[in-house]
Amino acid sequence: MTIIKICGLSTPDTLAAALDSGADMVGLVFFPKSPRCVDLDTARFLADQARGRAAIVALTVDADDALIEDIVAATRPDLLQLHGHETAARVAAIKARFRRPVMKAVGIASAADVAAARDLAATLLAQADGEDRILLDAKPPKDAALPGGNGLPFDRNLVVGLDLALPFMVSGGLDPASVAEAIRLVTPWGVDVSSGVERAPGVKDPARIEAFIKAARAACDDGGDARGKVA
Ligand SMILES: O=C(O)c1ccccc1NCC(=O)[C@H](O)[C@H](O)COP(=O)(O)O
Repeated sequence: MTIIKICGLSTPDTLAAALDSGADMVGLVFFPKSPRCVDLDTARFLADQARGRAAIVALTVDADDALIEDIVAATRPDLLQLHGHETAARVAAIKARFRRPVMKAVGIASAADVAAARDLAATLLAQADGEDRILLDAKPPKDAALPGGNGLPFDRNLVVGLDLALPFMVSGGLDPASVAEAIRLVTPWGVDVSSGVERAPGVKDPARIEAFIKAARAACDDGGDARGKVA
């Protein structure tokens, strides 16, 4: 089964759409410049709504320990998504302090970036027991306000047949029309979407969330996730 993550949820009704449609993971964004950013009270409420139905993912960008501490206390996340320039050492420090698995985002635009993802996966595997994840995303355009969530794809051919030491998700510009092809081509452990299920930046669309999850599940049923990675 391919794991499906809907990222950047910020309201109870759109979160309900993701949960009712069968999302495996739901992402809360804690980056002030993002139109999807949630404050701690909203995040606590949404996390309570999601708990037990989907894994809760807290997304930060080069956050300091104080902010992560507040986020962890409010949401008790299952996974910390690190979407900035966190080094392997910083990732290790976050894991040691907060005792949660992480998913580290890696921007992909070249074979060298894929090699960097491979190295990072091996390093994370050596540090822990294989609980961590890698997220392969598009690199943001120069001068972009956001390091992710820009709705831009990367060349999936760079990662066809990729085998990392850790399970990885593919993201970047996915939508209900493109997710099946990405699953068939790359057979990732999971797929992640934000912009592609929105009607405007930061405004999730319940119908598009449902369509995305249906399309991804249909691709799995067609054998698109033939690698059968662990959930
Ligand atoms: O979504 C944001 O606003 C955001 C802000 C800062 C860092 C990352 C952010 N989003 C990451 C994601 O939503 C996904 O993990 C991924 O980048 C896919 O985004 P999209 O291309 O919009 O589907």
